[in-house]
Amino acid sequence: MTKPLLIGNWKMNGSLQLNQELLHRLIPKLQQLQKHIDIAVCPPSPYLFQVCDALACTGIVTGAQTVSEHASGAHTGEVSASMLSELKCRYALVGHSERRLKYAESSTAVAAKFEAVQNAGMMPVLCVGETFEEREAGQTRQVIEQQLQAVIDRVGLAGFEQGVVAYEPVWAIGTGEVAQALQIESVHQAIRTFLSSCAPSRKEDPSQRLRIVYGGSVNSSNAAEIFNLAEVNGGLIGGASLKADEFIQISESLAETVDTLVSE
Ligand SMILES: O=C[C@H](O)COP(=O)(O)O
Repeated sequence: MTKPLLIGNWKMNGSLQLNQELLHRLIPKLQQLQKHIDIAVCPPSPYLFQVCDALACTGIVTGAQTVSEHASGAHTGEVSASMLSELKCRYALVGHSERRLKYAESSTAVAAKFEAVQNAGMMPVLCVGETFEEREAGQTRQVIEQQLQAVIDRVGLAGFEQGVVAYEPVWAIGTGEVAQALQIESVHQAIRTFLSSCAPSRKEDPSQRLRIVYGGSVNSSNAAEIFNLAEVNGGLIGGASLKADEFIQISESLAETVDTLVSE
């Protein structure tokens, strides 16, 4: 079984000192959980070097919050996948809704980023999710299928063999409003079903091995319920990943689901 994955997305928060203090508290605790789960943290890009350095040899890995779809050249302000790879980043988020909505990243651009990350030997984490209006209009599946299809069009279905999908309903991000268990299960299942339906044969179907993580107002109080859902293979944590105790408890909740599976 593939290990569940927990990602802390620090968004645009932190400082050299705050990062150091946070990592100092996280590392010893999180290292104990690695037998059961994979853990990554995604700091803002100026701190990638600091975090990669602090996490070297700990087993906890670093991810980037975004990446350029271009390999190099005149793209002021952008960071390429090969630069991230050189720093030993393992993951890169692509298509986070804050990038799609605030910085007008199209699904086509997101797919190009997905490809760039894979070409650099890293694992893309494709974020998908619907806005409140889209859910109200009954368009959740359609929106997410379009987001997935853009990646299939770019790299083929096989691209999901070396990738992660993060389902993040936009209306649940940073709002304290968590999606209900049934809503989460149903969308995660729909993602698998859609990818499976695109596969020409069972052998070429990446959907069952694919890690689909949930993000949106996860905290230490609701983590266990979410992570115990059969279709959820981990979490993408925003605000709560900035608090050491919270992130440790969330990590423990995820690790406990593996313990439960092993002992069943
Ligand atoms: O990347 C993380 C997600 O956007 C979730 O953020 P949040 O946990 O603050 O709601």
